[in-house]
Amino acid sequence: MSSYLSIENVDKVFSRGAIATKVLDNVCLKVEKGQFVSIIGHSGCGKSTLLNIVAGLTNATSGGVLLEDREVNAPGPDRAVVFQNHSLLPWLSAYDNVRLAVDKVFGKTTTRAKRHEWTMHNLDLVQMTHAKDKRPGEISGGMKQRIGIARALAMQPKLLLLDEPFGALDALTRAHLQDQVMKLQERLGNTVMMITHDVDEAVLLSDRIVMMTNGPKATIGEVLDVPLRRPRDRIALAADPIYLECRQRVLQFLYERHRYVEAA
Ligand SMILES: Nc1ncnc2c1ncn2[C@@H]1O[C@H](COP(=O)(O)OP(=O)(O)OP(=O)(O)O)[C@@H](O)[C@H]1O
Repeated sequence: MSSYLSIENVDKVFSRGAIATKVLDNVCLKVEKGQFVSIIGHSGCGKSTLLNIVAGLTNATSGGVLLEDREVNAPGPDRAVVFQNHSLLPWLSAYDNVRLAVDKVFGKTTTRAKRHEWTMHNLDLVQMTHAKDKRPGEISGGMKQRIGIARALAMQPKLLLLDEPFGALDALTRAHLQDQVMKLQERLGNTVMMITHDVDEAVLLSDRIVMMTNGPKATIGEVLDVPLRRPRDRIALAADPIYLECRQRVLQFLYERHRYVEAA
């Protein structure tokens, strides 16, 4: 049986002048519908490059990506991306930022009234209806990320791609937003691929953690299943032996077997 998302033998070479660097080497990964998968690895190993290939923003040099058996070779609304630094349009309100995406995806198939309702529904999912008329410059970093998530969810993508979505936030906002994303995932059952540097975040949120070796020629070193039941509670998990074991496995991979070496 074929998988929902299939990353097949992906290589990526970046060339500058006569110098070619193979960043990704034979990356293979299968993700089932509804799974939350995190990609973790040291800085510069190629996580964003891999996510960009899945998003269709970058082409693989060889190999490819199939989503529901269709080849990905360009960006599309079936794959919504949330970046570390919000990518909202600064001149539009929170509502209009979400509405723009809703109109783009559903403009030809649903009425204005339904699109308004859907926009409000998605703002409500991330608890942002109170700030719907504010522009990005008038709200906090965490609020901006929540609008970015609402915009992505509103597109009803087959795949939600999160590129360090909490990376620029302070620890408390980050924890709050992680909890919200976890609740949304339990409620909506999205298929998610998230890039992170944070071991605790990976264990807390994921069904599977994909650990990448260091670049160049980075590849998937190990995939860890996280058999923690949902709903998950960060306080209770802090002393859970399965949580601690998963955390330990990722830490060992990153800091013992694939230690980060600073480029000269
Ligand atoms: N467009 C590009 N042209 C040339 N080299 C690139 C390009 N994009 C990325 N690279 C290189 O590819 C490697 C992987 O970069 P990438 O951003 O995918 O890593 P990462 O694991 O996401 O890093 P970080 O965790 O620091 O964000 C790096 O050495 C980077 O310099």
